Amino acid sequence: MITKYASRGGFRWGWAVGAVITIVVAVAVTFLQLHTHRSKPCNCAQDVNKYDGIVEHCCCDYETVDRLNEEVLHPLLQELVNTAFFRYFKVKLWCDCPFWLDDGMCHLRDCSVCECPENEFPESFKKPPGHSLQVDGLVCQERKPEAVVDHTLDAKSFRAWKVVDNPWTNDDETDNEEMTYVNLQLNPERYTGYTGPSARRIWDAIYTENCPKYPDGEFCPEKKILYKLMSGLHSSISVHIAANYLLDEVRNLWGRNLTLLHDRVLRYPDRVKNLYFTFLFVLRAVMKAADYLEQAEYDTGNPEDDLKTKSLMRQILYHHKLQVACPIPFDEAKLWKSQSEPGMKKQIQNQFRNISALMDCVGCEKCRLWGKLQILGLGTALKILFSDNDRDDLGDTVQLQQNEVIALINLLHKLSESIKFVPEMQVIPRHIADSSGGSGLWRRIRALIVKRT
Ligand SMILES: Cc1cc2nc3c(=O)[nH]c(=O)nc-3n(C[C@H](O)[C@H](O)[C@H](O)COP(=O)(O)OP(=O)(O)OC[C@H]3O[C@@H](n4cnc5c(N)ncnc54)[C@H](O)[C@@H]3O)c2cc1C
Repeated sequence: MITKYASRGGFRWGWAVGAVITIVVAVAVTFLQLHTHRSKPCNCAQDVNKYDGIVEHCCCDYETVDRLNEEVLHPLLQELVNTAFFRYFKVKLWCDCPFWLDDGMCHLRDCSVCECPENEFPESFKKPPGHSLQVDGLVCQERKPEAVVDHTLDAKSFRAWKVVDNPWTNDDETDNEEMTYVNLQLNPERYTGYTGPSARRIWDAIYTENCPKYPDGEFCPEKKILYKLMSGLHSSISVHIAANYLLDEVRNLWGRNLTLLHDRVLRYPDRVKNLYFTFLFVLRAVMKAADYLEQAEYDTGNPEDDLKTKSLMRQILYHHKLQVACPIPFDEAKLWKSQSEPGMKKQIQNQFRNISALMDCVGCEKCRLWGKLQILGLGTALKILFSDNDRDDLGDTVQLQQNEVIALINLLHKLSESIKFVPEMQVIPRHIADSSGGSGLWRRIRALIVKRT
């Protein structure tokens, strides 16, 4: 007995000493890292707390948005985009830029898209036998067997969905032979190495030619909307690049790049505000289309998964907390009251169509995929909110296609993810997250906060 207790006590004592030594070493290493790393001082604390009050042109405040996103929207959207219905996006990935010759600048294999093998996406998404448009020999550049391109298109699955074109976007969204299905889960939005003049040219064309930033004195909110939406989307893309960045190409080490996050987004309060604006704008579109989205057919041939899709959709659309705290995230009924309305709406629509066409000039396949999806999502939100209808009743005025709904929900999820990432990423001191070297112990500590993919 005595020996037993003595040995237990010895074990506890040894364990405690070990734990203390580990903690002391970890603190010492952290201290050294903090004081030897030569990155810019972190302004994260100020960055987080800068935003309060109502989001400009919207009807909810920043704090409420953060809370609702954290507690309600992000967890539900995360599950929803994983369902079979929302996982597969139909897209034309060919790069046939109508404005200039493609000067693709993407060098990383992470730039290329893994498309779906035939047996992977839902049967009901496919055309009946004999109508298959499968193209042989198209293999994903990553050479994974499951990455063979499947160009099969579906007629049956769209039976409950109207085939109508979206006046806000350039691509012909009706079925055609150039479309291919992509599994979005295999192609996360993240750093691809797409940079330099090619990428810059697209953003320049968007901001200078298609949605100029109006001076602060500009009174007309309609004119500002396009710029705010594009800037918010741009912020979200940058946040995703920073959240999932290739820190070390040789070791294929992925993690967070807080310097990039700070330099491209947090340093500019307007860009963060525009991210919140875009999120609320898209959320309002989803809520306005609630009846339509609730009754839509989510048919992938897997009844269990389809029921889950319907249930998650309903939870998002009618969530009690959302209805109480932020029932009308953005009030589109206040817009388009002035005399010049018809002309202005047409002009903005043309500008957005140009932006949509610019997506064919994006010289990196994966960026093009997410660019097209998110622009179609925004175009769908614009179509829902700016069609001629009552504030609360969409009636029969708006018909959505399956692909538009997939794009709309995936866009909302991406924006929700960005809003969640921003404060989350700032909890980790920037010089820790950015660092890719260090001692063995340090690497083990960092492995807890940096994920490897
Ligand atoms: C449609 C599209 C999708 C892309 N997707 C990806 C991707 O998935 N992964 C990837 O690694 N790269 C992607 N890129 C490239 C990426 O967006 C950047 O262009 C690239 O990383 C180079 O960044 P940069 O520092 O030159 O600044 P950029 O982000 O290219 O910005 C260019 C200029 O736009 C202005 N600007 C920047 N942010 C904002 C904002 N939020 N609001 C208003 N103005 C702003 C600034 O003046 C800035 O100098 C994409 C590009 C495009 C056009």
